[in-house]
Amino acid sequence: MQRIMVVGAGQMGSGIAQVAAQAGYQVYLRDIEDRFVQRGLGVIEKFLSRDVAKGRRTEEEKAAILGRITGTVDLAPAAQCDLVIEAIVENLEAKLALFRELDQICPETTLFASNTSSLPITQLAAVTRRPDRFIGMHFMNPVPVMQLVEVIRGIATSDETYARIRSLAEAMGKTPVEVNDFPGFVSNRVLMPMLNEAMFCVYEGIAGVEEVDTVMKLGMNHPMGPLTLADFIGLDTCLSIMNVLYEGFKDPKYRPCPLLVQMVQAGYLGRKSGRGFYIYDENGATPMKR
Ligand SMILES: CC(=O)CC(=O)SCCNC(=O)CCNC(=O)[C@H](O)C(C)(C)COP(=O)(O)OP(=O)(O)OC[C@H]1O[C@@H](n2cnc3c(N)ncnc32)[C@H](O)[C@@H]1OP(=O)(O)O
Ligand SMILES: NC(=O)C1=CN([C@@H]2O[C@H](COP(=O)(O)OP(=O)(O)OC[C@H]3O[C@@H](n4cnc5c(N)ncnc54)[C@H](O)[C@@H]3O)[C@@H](O)[C@H]2O)C=CC1
Repeated sequence: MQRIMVVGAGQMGSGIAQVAAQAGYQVYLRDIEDRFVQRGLGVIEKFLSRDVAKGRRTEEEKAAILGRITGTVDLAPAAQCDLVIEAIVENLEAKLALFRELDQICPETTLFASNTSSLPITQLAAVTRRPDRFIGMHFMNPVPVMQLVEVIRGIATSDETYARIRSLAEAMGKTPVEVNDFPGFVSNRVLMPMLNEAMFCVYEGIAGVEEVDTVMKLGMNHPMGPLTLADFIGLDTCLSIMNVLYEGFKDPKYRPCPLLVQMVQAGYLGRKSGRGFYIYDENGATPMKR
């Protein structure tokens, strides 16, 4: 494997492009508008500069990594890639449309991976002519820091595809864990109901935002409180995942908290929109009042 296209230059796509380039691969980073591509490249530049400032990398290494990443709004270079990793918004229709288009552009040998947090890998694979060469490659946020890649096998994923993606994750310095394709996989089946429950604590007036976070940080040694983490993940992504769990299992225990639904309707998407359970501005993070 030599060339990888990452589609979606948001918080996950930019991180995936960075770790792929750090591992020596040539990377295309594609988004729908150039300003999103530039934003993604800017984030990579910032974190590599931090590595240089901390003495973990040289300026030359940073330049070489950046030199391996080509930003683009064009999907056509996917035809020259051995693997396409999709990291666009968590929306089934958008992902299906993208994979249909990629399937037309890419030779049959190209592997497809989705970084989806919860959508069925089997269903995404089924709109392509290569369900055996289709897999879930679920990185954790922030990608350059977190050790795990959850590797999700769809019903038709071949052993060879799995072996190649497992090796790639290891080459990127990550630890792959194999799971099967059921709603939320393992990571979000376990994590997201906890975040949703923290939201219910605020919604029902049991405690304030900061208090809920402090309980989990100091009481359970979590690095971030659940509401800080939900803001970090993106509330739109959290809601999409809860809906996939709710609809996938038809079990009311996965109902999304009405406060989460309302906040997403208001455009309060967390850190990326400047407001979620906290307001992010020059004063830092101020908890929302309820
Ligand atoms: C929703 C899904 O489908 C799946 C998911 O991803 S769920 C989310 C999974 N992620 C988590 O649970 C993250 C929980 N939080 C944490 O582990 C930590 O708070 C954290 C690693 C994000 C930050 O750590 P911290 O100690 O609080 O802050 P900070 O000191 O600023 O950062 C620690 C290091 O991470 C680095 N870092 C933070 N954010 C980064 C980013 N976006 N990209 C690259 N590096 C980053 C910092 O540069 C810093 O490194 P150095 O100090 O060595 O330079
Ligand atoms: N945020 C998180 O903590 C995690 C998210 N994920 C998953 O990763 C994916 C991306 O999430 P984020 O990076 O957080 O979202 P984001 O909102 O930061 O970025 C999404 C990007 O995709 C772009 N995009 C939308 N349609 C596109 C298309 N057709 N072609 C190219 N680009 C397109 C958008 O312009 C945007 O830049 C989602 O599937 C999400 O569920 C997975 C693990 C963790």
